[in-house]
Amino acid sequence: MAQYDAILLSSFGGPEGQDEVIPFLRNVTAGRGIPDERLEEVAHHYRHFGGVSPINAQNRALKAALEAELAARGIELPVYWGNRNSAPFFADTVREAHAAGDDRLLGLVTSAYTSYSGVGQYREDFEKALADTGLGEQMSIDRVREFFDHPGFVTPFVEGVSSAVHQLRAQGIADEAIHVLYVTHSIPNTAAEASGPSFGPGGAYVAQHLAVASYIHGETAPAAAWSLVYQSRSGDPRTPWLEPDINDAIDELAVAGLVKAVVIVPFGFVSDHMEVMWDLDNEAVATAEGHSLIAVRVPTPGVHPAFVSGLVDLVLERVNDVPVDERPHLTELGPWADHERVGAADAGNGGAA
Ligand SMILES: CC1=C(CCC(=O)O)c2cc3nc(cc4[nH]c(cc5[nH]c(cc1n2)c(C)c5CCC(=O)O)c(CCC(=O)O)c4C)C(CCC(=O)O)=C3C
Ligand SMILES: [Fe+2]
Repeated sequence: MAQYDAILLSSFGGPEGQDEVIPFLRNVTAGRGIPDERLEEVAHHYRHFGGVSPINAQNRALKAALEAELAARGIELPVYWGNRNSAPFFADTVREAHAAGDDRLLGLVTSAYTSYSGVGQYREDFEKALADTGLGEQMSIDRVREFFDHPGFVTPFVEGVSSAVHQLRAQGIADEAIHVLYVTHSIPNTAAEASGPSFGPGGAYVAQHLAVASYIHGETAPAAAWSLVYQSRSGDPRTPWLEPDINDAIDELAVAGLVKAVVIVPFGFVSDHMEVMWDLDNEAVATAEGHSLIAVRVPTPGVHPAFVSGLVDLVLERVNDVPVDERPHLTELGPWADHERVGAADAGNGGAA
């Protein structure tokens, strides 16, 4: 049995008022040379919604749902919540956990796939939080594996694509006239490759997305065409990022003239945050409607019961040291491996055994 004192729900963060937008964006882009025009453009997305991203409210709801699920299963692990780019920052959360006597943390990160943003950067966040608080000797932070192909994450998308396709069929649209766009966050090509070079040019990041999209599609609408497309690129326009952009893909489908409807599946994300609300519900849907295509956007997992209970299963597989070959996974890429511990080497795993 691995010994944990608490769960550390770990997320990206977002602003919750107009005065928090620029500090948030500065944190997000620190040192990475996002052009000012892009920052202004992104600030505008937040400003349009009163400076409020829904992501923190979604994480509060997820924390409450996890607490309820843990209580229902009789598991006594408190849930702390920390962010990378907005309060509550990891250092404050770690201090709070330590003050309560909870030193051995199991990180539950709201990123499903392997990338620097979703993995390496959280590791750095945890290292920095322990260094900044001086608690690295006493505290340790493990991390639950990437859950891109865990049933808890995939099931809500299978339901969502199924119901979108049923809705379109009910409107008299044949599957052959539907194109399903599986959309995720674009990242630089070099970052994709670095996510797992043995997986080819797109690295583990693209391989994981292709495997999950193909699984969801096989379960829902095999007679419809599908593709993997990208959203929310930023950075220097001369730097190659993963393509095609969802809007370009919709333009091409419209030119080809074979489809009447697109189903937009934001399967790169766990909740309907700003990247979904703006880049998909606003821009991509407008692109589709500009071509007189019907667009249906599928929900992200949010607090879907399958997702919440899947996250608790992922915690329990670490608590109970479930052997790798018994861990649930829906694609042949999984189950993804666990990551190295951050912090005190002798805490947690085995330490108390
Ligand atoms: C892979 C990935 C995920 C998924 C995994 C994960 O969840 O981590 C993700 C999530 C998110 N990205 C988000 C927001 C932003 N991402 C940006 C910029 C960037 N993202 C990148 C990658 C990813 N991002 C990259 C390579 C950049 C370029 C600059 C950099 O190297 O950082 C920028 C800067 C401006 C711009 O868009 O150019 C913003 C504002 C929000 C919050 C939304 C809200 O507020 O509701 C969330 C959940
Ligand atoms: Fe991002």
